[in-house]
Amino acid sequence: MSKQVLILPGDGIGPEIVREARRVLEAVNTRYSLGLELDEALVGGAAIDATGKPLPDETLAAAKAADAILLGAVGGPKWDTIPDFSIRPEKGLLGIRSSLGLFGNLRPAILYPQLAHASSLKPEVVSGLDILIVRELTGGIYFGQPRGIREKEGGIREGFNTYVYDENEIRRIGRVAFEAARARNKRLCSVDKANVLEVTVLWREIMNDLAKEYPDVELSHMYVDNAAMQLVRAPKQFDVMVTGNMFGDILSDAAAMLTGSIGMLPSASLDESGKGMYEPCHGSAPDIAGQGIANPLATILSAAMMLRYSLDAGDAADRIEAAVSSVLDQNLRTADIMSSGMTRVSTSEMGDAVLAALNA
Ligand SMILES: NC(=O)c1ccc[n+]([C@@H]2O[C@H](COP(=O)([O-])OP(=O)(O)OC[C@H]3O[C@@H](n4cnc5c(N)ncnc54)[C@H](O)[C@@H]3O)[C@@H](O)[C@H]2O)c1
Ligand SMILES: CC(C)[C@H](C(=O)O)[C@@H](O)C(=O)O
Ligand SMILES: [Mg+2]
Repeated sequence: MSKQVLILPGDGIGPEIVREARRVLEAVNTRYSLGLELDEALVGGAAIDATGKPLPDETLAAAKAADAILLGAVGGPKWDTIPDFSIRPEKGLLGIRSSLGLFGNLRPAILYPQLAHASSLKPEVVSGLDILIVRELTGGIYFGQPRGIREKEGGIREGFNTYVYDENEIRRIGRVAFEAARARNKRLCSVDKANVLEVTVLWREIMNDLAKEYPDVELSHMYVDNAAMQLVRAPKQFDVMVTGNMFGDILSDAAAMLTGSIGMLPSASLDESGKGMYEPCHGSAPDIAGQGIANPLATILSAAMMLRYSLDAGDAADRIEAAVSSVLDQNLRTADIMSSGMTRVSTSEMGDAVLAALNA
């Protein structure tokens, strides 16, 4: 039976990195007879330019109909000054996450041993690093109402957002995290700001409740400011971290750097049934877009996660991950993970090398 994969290249380096991931998907599709049908649609700035909307109706319909989605990245300075804030590339991405109910965001930060020297942290601090950040993706301050910019008395403008989670939203992301911890090293750290924010007082209470159902998982709590510090001080103390939308956004970029580069961190965004969208954690990198130097590995590794979690093709996923490890063994590096003695390659040369390793 065929399976539909919707590819959303997006903006900036998005099309460049997705091109390489698509070639990898096509290769495993043939090798493992996966029956994948790949289709592409517009999202973000590219969609604004073509249709006036960051998430055109056709794209949303195709996303809903697909078995899985692979996204590059959206956004860029070209669209940052559109006065109507609802017409921003990022709204396209947020719209898909929310419309498809993709609340469970898995961001694994794994250090490939070959990259121990590419990390900005000392090799002994990061070697063997393997942590999973579970980020709530469809609630919290990103989506809370009311929000906006309004005028107070005296004509003073104020911006406002609402940080809100109900207990059901907390419980369902908590379950994702406890289950993930159970399948790993059975340690879960819930990150909050319960010393200041009531919404996270409730978050902590629900996590403690859930812990009773998972006696095999050791639950701890940490304030987000400390968590940011601990991630760069001693990241290997963590196994699974669970947190809300905004804290997860910030902590996952910090965790990405532990792996050598933000260009290495893949992600999965899943609904209740395991359907998902897969994307690198990084953005559209306008500073390097069009130069052919972006690292495509986070996107290629996101495609592997897609095969494993949504397309029942774990063997193909394993093969892609092994191919990535093999190109690193061959000392091939894009600029972001370059270090002395290595061979610098372009985006497409990195794609070529992964394909060659896949077929070897
Ligand atoms: N999921 C997404 O689509 C997503 C995520 C984050 C940011 N954004 C958007 O991207 C735009 C730029 O945001 P930003 O600059 O804050 O973050 P960014 O992640 O795009 O870039 C941060 C830095 O990391 C580098 N970088 C990122 N990905 C890389 C890769 N694959 N290879 C090599 N280097 C890479 C960039 O060159 C830049 O120096 C904004 O419009 C933002 O809203 C989109
Ligand atoms: C582009 C933006 C909306 C997005 C987010 O904040 O979730 C990005 O930073 C991410 O990490 O996926
Ligand atoms: Mg982010």
